[in-house]
Amino acid sequence: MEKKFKRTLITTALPYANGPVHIGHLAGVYVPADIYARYLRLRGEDVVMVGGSDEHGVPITLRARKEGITPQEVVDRYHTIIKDSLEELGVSFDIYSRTTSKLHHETASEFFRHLYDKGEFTVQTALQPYDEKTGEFLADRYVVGTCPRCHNENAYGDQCEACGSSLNVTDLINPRSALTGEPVKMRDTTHWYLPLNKWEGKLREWILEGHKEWKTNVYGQCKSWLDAGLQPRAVSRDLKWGVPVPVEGAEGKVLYVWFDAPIGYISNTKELLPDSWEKYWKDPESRIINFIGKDNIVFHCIVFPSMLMAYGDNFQLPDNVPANEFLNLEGDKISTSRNWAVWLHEYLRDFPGKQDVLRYVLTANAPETKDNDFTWADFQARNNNELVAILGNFVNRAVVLTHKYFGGVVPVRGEMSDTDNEVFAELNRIKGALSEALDTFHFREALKQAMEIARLGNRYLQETEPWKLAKSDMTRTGTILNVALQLCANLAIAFEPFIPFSTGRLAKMLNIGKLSWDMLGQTELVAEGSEIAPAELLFDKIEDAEVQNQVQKLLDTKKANEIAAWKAQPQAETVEFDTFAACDLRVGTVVECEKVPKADKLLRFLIDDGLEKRTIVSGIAKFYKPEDLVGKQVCFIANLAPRKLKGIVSEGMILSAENSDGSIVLLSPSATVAPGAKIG
Ligand SMILES: Nc1ncnc2c1ncn2[C@@H]1O[C@H](COP(=O)(O)OP(=O)(O)OP(=O)(O)O)[C@@H](O)[C@H]1O
Ligand SMILES: [Zn+2]
Repeated sequence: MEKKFKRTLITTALPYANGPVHIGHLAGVYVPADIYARYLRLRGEDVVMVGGSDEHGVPITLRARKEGITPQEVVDRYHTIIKDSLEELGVSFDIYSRTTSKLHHETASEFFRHLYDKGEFTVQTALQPYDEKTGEFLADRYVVGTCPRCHNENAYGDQCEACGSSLNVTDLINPRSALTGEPVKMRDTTHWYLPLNKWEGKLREWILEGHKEWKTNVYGQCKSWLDAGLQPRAVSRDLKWGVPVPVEGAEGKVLYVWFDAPIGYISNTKELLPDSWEKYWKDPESRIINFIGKDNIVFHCIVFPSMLMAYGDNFQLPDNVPANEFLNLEGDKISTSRNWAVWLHEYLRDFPGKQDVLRYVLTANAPETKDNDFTWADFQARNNNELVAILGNFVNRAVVLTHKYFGGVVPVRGEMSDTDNEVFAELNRIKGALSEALDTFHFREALKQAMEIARLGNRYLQETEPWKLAKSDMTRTGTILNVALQLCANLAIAFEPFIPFSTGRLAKMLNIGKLSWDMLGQTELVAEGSEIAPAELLFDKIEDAEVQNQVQKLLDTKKANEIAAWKAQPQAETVEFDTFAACDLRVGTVVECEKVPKADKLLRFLIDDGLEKRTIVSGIAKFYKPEDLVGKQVCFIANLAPRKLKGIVSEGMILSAENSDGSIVLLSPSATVAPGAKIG
C-alpha cells in the first residue's frame, strides 16, 4: 500500500559554481525536479523545492588561481549566472541559495561538531600528497597523473574524465602537483573519517529491503556499493577554501565538499522556513525526494544517509532518489572544461522566448533509463513536428474556428454524439496514465501522454470537419468546437508541469482562471457564452539556419579543442650530417602557378631556380589561390628524383609545414634572395 505523506521536500543537486549550467544538468536534475514540483503544487500539496550553488571544493580554487582572482569572485560570478538562468527557464525554486552563506557555514559546522561530540568519527593519520614548492597538501584535483586504466595523462586525483573511473590519488601513475607540475611527495596528515561500515546494515535494510520500487539504475548502484562493503570515508581536507573544521587542532583543514554540500539542502530549507524547516526534515509524515544525476548516487544513498543516521534527532532519509543517467551532446560526453555543452544562459540569449522548447525537448529525450544524446536536428524536429504541428496546430485550429464561426464566444454544447463521448472517455484514460507516470517519475512517458490529448484533438477535428459542417449545421459545429475548446483547456493543465510559459498563454487565450490537477478530465472548463481571446501561435517553426548556427558553434569548439590538444610529433631518429648535406635544398621564385585539372589537391608550379625554369607539382591547392603565389619565393628540394603526378613530371618538392589544424603553410625566406640560393 502506498504511504500517504503530508508534505514533500524536493531537493536538487547543487550545481558546482565553477561554470554555468548546461543542458546535461537540466535534463538530469532541474527540469525533472521542476516538473514534479509543479505537478504536486497543481495537486494542491504542501511542497517545497530547494536548491543552491555548491561553492566549495578544489575545482573552484584551481580556477581562481588560474584566472588570478579569489575563489569568492569565481563563485559570485557563476552563482549569479546559474541562479538567473534557471529562473528564466522557469525552474520554480522556493529558494535558490549558496553554500558560502553564513547560515550554511553555521549549519554545516554545527553538523560536524555534533557528530564529533557524539564520537561518530574516527581519526586517521595517513600519507597524503604534498607539494614541497608551495608547502601545501594536495587534495583531490590538486593532483594530476596518468590514469592506470586508460593511460590518459591528465587524470585527476579523484577521477579520470577520459574513462570515467573514480580514482584515489595513490592509483595515479607519476602523480604531480596541479599547482607546480612537481612530482608529489607523500607526508603524514590527520583527518576525520565517517565509518560508513557502521551503517551498512541499516542502509541495506532501508534500500535493499525497503525501497525495491526505486529506479533500477539507482537500486543497482546502491546494491553493488553495499555488496562490495563500505569503508570509513574522510570528511575533511587540507584546504583553505571551505567550511573550517570546527575542532581544535584542525587549522588549515576544511570539511570535504561532499560532506558540506548535502547539508546545503538542510540550510536552504532553514533559510526559507526559519520556523518550520524541521517538519520537512524530521516528521516521518514528510517525504524527501532527491533529484540528481547518476554520478551523485553514492553520496545521496550511502554517504549523506549515513551522516543523517549518525546525527540522529529524527532526521528522515529520502523516500526516493530518482537519479537520471547522463545526457550527451551530439555524440560526445558533455564537459565544462572542454566547453562541450549547450549553456543555458547562451540558449536563452540565442532563442529568446523559447524556454518551453528546451524544457520539452529535454523531457521528451530525458536520460531516464540510459544515457541519451541531444542533437540540434532532434531539437528542431521535435519543435517543428510536435510542438508546432501537433500541439500548436490543434489549439490554433480550435481557437481560430471559434472566432470565425462564433465571433470568439464559446458556443453551446448541444447533443453529444458517440464520437464526442469517446473523446471525453479517452481524455479520462489519458488523465489516469499521465498521473500514474508523474507519480512514478516517468516524465518522458507523462509528456507523451499529455501530447496524446493534442493528438486526440487533431483526430477529432479531422473526423468531424467542423469547417465543412459550418455551411449546413451551426448547432453541430458549435458542439464540436465546444468539445475542442474543452480539450484545449485540458491541455493547459496537462502540460503545465512541462511547458508552463505556453500553458500560461493558453489559459489566457481561453480566458480561464486558476487551474488545478483535479480539473484535468473535466469537460466544462471553458464556459458556454464566455469570450476567448484572439488566436496567438503558441510555437513557431525553427528554421534550418538557426540550428545550423548552433551546430557551427559546436564544430568551432571541436576545432579549438583539437588545436589545444595538439602535440608536436616526437623527434625522428638522429641522422649523420652527410645524410642532410646530400639533400640539395634551394630557394626559387614562382614564375607560374595553376591548378592541375581534375585534381582538387594539386598545384603546378613553374619555378625559376637560377639555372632554368623547372616544374614542381605540390598538394596544397586547398590552402592557396594559385594567382596569389606568382612572384613569391619558396623553398624546395632540388635533387629529388623526378616523379609523375597526374601526367606531369614533378622535378623536386616544395617545402611546407603542416599546422595543428591540418592546414598547410609554405616556407619562404624572410627576405628576398637570389633564385637558386642554397639552404643549409
Ligand atoms: N550530462 C549530464 N547529464 C545528466 N546529469 C548531469 C550531467 N552533468 C551533470 N549532471 C548532474 O547535474 C548535477 C549538478 O552537477 P555538477 O555541478 O556537480 O556538475 P558536474 O557533474 O561537475 O558537471 P560538469 O563536469 O559538466 O561541470 C549533478 O547531479 C550531476 O549528476
Ligand atoms: Zn582513465
